[in-house]
Amino acid sequence: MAKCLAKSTCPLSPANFSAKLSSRNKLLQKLSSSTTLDYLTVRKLQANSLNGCSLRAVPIQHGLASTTAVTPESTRKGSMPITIPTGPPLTPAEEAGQGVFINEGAESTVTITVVGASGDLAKKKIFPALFALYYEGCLPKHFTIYGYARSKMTDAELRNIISGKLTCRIDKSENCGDKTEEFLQRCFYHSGQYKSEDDFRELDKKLKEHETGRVANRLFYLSIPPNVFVDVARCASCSSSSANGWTRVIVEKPFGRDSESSAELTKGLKQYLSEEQIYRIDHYLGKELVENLSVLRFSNLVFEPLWSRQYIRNVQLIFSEDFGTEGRGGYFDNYGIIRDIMQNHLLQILALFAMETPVSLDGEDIRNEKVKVLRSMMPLQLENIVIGQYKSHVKGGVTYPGYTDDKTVPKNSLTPTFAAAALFIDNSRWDGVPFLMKAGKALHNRRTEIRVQFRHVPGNLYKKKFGTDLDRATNELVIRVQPDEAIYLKINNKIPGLGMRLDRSNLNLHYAARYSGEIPDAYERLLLDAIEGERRLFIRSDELDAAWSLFTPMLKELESKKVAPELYPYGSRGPVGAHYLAAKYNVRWGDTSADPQQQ
Ligand SMILES: NC(=O)C1=CN([C@@H]2O[C@H](COP(=O)(O)OP(=O)(O)OC[C@H]3O[C@@H](n4cnc5c(N)ncnc54)[C@H](OP(=O)(O)O)[C@@H]3O)[C@@H](O)[C@H]2O)C=CC1
Ligand SMILES: O=C1O[C@H](COP(=O)(O)O)[C@@H](O)[C@H](O)[C@H]1O
Repeated sequence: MAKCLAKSTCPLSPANFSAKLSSRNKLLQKLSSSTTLDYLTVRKLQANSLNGCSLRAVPIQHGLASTTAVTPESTRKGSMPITIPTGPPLTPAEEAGQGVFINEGAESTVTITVVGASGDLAKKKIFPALFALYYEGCLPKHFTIYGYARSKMTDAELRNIISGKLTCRIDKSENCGDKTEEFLQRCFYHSGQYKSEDDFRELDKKLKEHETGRVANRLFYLSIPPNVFVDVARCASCSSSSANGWTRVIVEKPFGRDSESSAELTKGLKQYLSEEQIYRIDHYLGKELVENLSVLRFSNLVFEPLWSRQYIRNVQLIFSEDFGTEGRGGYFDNYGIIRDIMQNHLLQILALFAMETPVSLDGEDIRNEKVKVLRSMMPLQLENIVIGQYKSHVKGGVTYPGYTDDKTVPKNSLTPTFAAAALFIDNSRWDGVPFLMKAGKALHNRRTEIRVQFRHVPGNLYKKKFGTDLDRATNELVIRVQPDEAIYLKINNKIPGLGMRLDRSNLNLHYAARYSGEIPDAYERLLLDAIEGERRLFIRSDELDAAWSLFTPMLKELESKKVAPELYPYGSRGPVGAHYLAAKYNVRWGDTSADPQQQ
C-alpha cells in the first residue's frame, strides 16, 4: 500500500536507516517470540515514523505487523528492501497510554468483501463456498460478509439472490435451515463504483460498525473483470484497509493475457499492495486431487523413486468440458483455451508434478520449487501445438451451436477452443520426457486427469503374451481430478485359471467408495487459506512471470501468423491433429480408448 501510507522524505543516510531498522527488528523479534505482547510497546514501534522514511505495509499477524521498509536509496539501487514491522500512526488514545493487550488469544474479526457480488462467479462459487465454511464451523467466530458492486441492491435482495445457491452438505445436512438463516444474517451489501475511493470510504464506515473495536482483518475478493482490478486495489487499500489488522486481496484470473500485460497488472497492484497481500487464485490448486499430488508422490516409496525420465515415458495433462463457451464468448474470445486453461490450471499441475522435493511444506519453499521447474522448461515451439475450434453439430435431432454462432464472438474468430501441446523440461530429471497437454471445450465428456505412462519392463519375460502392442502393457498411473475423483494404477496380471493368459487391471482408489464425506469445493479450501494467511496454493508473481514467459512467444506467433484452428464437431473428441502431435513423440493419449474399462 505504498501510495497510501508513504511518508514524504527520508533524511537518514542509508547506513543510519539500516541501523535504526536493525535495532527495531531485534526488539520486535524478542517481543514476537513471547505470546503476550505489550500493546503499547508494539504500537509505538510500529508507528515510529523512522524520521519520515517510507514504509510499505502491512499484514498484521497476531497484532504484530511485519512488512517491508523501502528507503529511496534501497529502491534506487534495486537492493532488497529490509523487513521491519510497521503500522499506522498512534491514535490520541494510544499516545495517552490507553493501550490494550493483544496476544494470540485476542479476539479478532474477519470481514470478507466480495467485490463484484452481483456477478456469476460470486453467486455460483464464492458465496456458496463461504457458506460451506460457515456450515463446517471453519469461519472465525466474528465474521461479516459484504457484497460490493455497482448494481443497486438492498441487503435483503443480496440475501435473496445468494440463498438460492446455498446448499448444506448432503452427508451432514443437520440444522440446514437454521444455519442458512444465520449465515444470511451476516451478509450485507454496499453499492459503489469500482474507481471511487469515496464509495470505499463509505464501505469502511460500515465495516467498522461490524468490527466493534476488535482487531479487524479484512479480505477483499476481486470477482470482477480484470480492467478494474487495479482501481479496486487502490480504493480498497487507500480507503478501506484495516487500521489494526491484516488486509488481503484475492485476485481472480485472468492475470493479463501475455508477459507484458501481466507485468503491467502486477506493477499496478503492487503500487497499492505488497506481494504478501496479493492472493492470486488458481482454483485448480484447491482441488482435492491436485492437493493430493504431492502427498502421493512424496509420501509413498513406491512412487517417488520412479518419478523421473528413468521410469516415466510421458506425462499427460488432460482437460475437457462437454459444453461450449455460451454466455462467456465475449470474455473467451479475447483469451482462448491456451490462456484460459493451459497457461494456468494445467501448467500449475505440471509444476507441482515435476518440481524437485521442496525443503519443507512451507508455501515459499513449494513455490520456489515450482518457479525453478517452470524456468527450466524449453520454449514452446509452434510445431508442438495443435489448435482447434468447435463447429455446430446435430445429434439426436438437437443442434449444438458452433463457437462462432455465439453473438458475442466475431464470425471470423480464430480463437482456439481446443489445444494440444508438447512441452519439455530441460533438467536432469525430465530430459526428453514429453509432457503433453490437451484442453478443450464442447468435447464428448467433462474430465480433468493426469496420466503418467511408465516405460516398458526391460527384458519382459511375458512380452510374447502382449502381442505387438507393447505400449499397451506398460503401467499407467491415472489421477482423475474430476469428476468422480480417483487414483488408479494399471497393472498386468494373470487371469485366474490353468492357462497363462494376461489381463490389465486397475488398482483403484475410488474416492466415492473409500470416503463417505463430500469433497469440499476448491474455493472453500482457497478462501480458508487466504483467511488463515496460508499462501501455498496461491500464485506468486515470479511463478506468474515464468508461466507467461513460456507461453507468450508461441501465442504471439500463433496470432501474428493467423494460424487457423482445425474445426471439430461439438461433442466430438477434438481435432485429429492432437493424435499426430502425440504420435510424433511416440505417445498415445491415454483417454482415447473406446472401452471405458481400459481408460
Ligand atoms: N465465472 C466463472 O466461472 C469464472 C470467472 N473467473 C473470473 O472471475 C472474475 C469474475 O467473473 P464473473 O463473475 O463471471 O464476471 P461477471 O462478468 O459476472 O462480472 C462480475 C461483476 O462485475 C461487474 N462488471 C461486469 N462487467 C464490467 C465492466 N466492464 N466494468 C466494470 N464492472 C463490470 C458487474 O457488476 P456490477 O455491474 O453490479 O458492478 C458484474 O456483476 C473475472 O475476472 C473472471 O475472469 C475465473 C474463473 C471462472
Ligand atoms: O477457470 C476456468 O475454469 C473453468 C473450469 O473449472 P472447473 O472447476 O469447473 O473445472 C472453465 O470452465 C473456465 O472456462 C475457466 O475460465
